[in-house]
Amino acid sequence: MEKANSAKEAARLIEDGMVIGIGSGSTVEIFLNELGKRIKEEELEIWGVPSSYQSHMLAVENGITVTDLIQFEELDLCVDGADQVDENLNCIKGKGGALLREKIVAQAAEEVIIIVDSRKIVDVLDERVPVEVFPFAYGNAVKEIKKLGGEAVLRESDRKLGACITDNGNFILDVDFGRIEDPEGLECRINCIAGVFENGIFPRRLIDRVIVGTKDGVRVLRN
Ligand SMILES: O=C[C@H](O)[C@H](O)[C@H](O)COP(=O)(O)O
Repeated sequence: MEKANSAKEAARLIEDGMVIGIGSGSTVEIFLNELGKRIKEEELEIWGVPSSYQSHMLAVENGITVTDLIQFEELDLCVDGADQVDENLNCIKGKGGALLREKIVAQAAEEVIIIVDSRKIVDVLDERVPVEVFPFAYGNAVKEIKKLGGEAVLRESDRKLGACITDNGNFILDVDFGRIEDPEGLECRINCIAGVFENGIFPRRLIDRVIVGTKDGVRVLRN
């Protein structure tokens, strides 16, 4: 499986004593399980700041000492998945609703590594952009996003009635902007809307390396 190849490669890069930012999603789950095997076999001591309850629980199960950005203001490395990546290393993230804390741990890290399979690489980003919004700001945020050329849809939960609520107690809007020619500019414009906490555009300035899983191994894109 392609994503397993990228996740395993990232797990090989972790060194004893590192403090890492831990992204979220199914590729990160494979990464954590692989890292867990190394922690056990090589008796490594790894500290991690998880970006969701999902990765928090997986980190604990795999022997990572969970910590936070109060204890450490800088992280050695951050490993995370993505929903789409262009050839310049701009990414869209947040299908799992974890984008707010993911962007915080990415910014806190000295190096950010994204792990994906080859189907996620595109010429120009065009995936819907998740936007985490304070519920009180919902209607105004939809209107302001329209002014930026986006059609916003409230993400609904498939397990309960109504809105999908993030780990931080907020709504997620999934926004169709069509082709995104200026990811960095759009990222900033969305974040200027009152009540928006963060959005899923992770521009190239945040990303150092993308490990793309292929059928036979990996291909590495560097910034
Ligand atoms: O909120 C979710 C995250 O941004 C994930 O990292 C992203 O959706 C990729 O997830 P997966 O590895 O499951 O495709």
